[in-house]
Amino acid sequence: MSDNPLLALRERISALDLKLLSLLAERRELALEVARNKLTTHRPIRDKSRESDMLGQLVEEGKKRNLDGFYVTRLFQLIIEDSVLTQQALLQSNLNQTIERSARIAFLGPKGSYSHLAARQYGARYFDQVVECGCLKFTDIVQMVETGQADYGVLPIENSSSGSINDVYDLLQHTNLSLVGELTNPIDHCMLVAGESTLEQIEVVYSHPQPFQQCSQFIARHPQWKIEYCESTAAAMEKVAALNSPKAAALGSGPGGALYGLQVLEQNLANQQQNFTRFIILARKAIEVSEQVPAKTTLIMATGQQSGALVEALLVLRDHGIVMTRLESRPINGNPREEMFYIDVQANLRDGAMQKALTELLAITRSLKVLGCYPSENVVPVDPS
Ligand SMILES: O=C(O)C(=O)C[C@]1(C(=O)O)C=C[C@@H](O)C=C1
Repeated sequence: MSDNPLLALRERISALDLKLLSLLAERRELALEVARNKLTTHRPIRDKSRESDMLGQLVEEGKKRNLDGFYVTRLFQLIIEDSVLTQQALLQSNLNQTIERSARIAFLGPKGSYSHLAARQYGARYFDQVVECGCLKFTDIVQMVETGQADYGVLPIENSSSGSINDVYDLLQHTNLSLVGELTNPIDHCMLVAGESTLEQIEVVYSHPQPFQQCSQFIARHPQWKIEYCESTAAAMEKVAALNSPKAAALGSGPGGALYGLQVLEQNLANQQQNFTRFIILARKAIEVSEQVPAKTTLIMATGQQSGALVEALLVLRDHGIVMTRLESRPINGNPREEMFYIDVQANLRDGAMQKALTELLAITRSLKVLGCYPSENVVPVDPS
């Protein structure tokens, strides 16, 4: 134990953190045992009343230890989310006989891009080993999966502040790949520097145009900075790491910056505090979703030009009690007078109601394609009882 009081305390904190890690790993193993039990009992993964009761007890126990309720709730909601997603992955691997322990995953941008982090996160949930295939363009990602050079493709499809990514929607119109997953990640733009620095020392900031747009209010407060655009946030991080100067910073993700040895100088810089990007996962083979797992299905349809055609189609979903979570329209290449509609619904493709709705939609639409049915990765947290 160090003679320096601060170092001695830090050693005790580090030792305690290792114990916490061991407990979290043990809890995850128990979650897997619960999932294996649910394979035989067919109980749904989530038991929200159990979560609510558990959180309530933990908040009370936390108060006895001077831990505030909000902190305890937030911490255990994150732990439970991991438990639910870990269980979902086991049930899905069992149902779809996913025995491969490694996968090649294609994504946009070099290491450290938000897509790279999403690909790593998805891969870690389903596979022991991931071969990372960084691509320059969305079309490269789709092509790598279609030609068998990659097993999965990760594509950003919408951002909460900058909206839908139309190029990806348009790609979905023409590919035979299936949608097999989704991932929604908070996008926390940070100022990243190569070593010790302060905002006052910064003279030039590097990033992709999107982060500058999403952090325009923060940037406007420092008009003296020189703004340098790069092809990706990862390229910006690479540049700042190479410069290794307290005068240079990159605007990007903290975890991405760490891959280049960069430190966070300021974080949470986006104009909108809740800044999320949703990614979709594409594969050559469609998957089935266990009835114990919340499912989403994505459809693409062209309704024809008769008035009210879209309304008729949406009423079919309503009449079968199917909840639509997203509706996006895109022009059809070469046919400016008509549109393609992308619809996300909270339904399992195998549900009877979904099958009936599809039969009726086929009769009233000009074209209809099921892009895929996949587990909903959006684990909505419950509050303490
Ligand atoms: O107890 C269960 O049924 C679990 O699946 C475990 C657990 C947890 O991690 O505590 C996870 C999900 C459920 O909604 C409830 C609790």
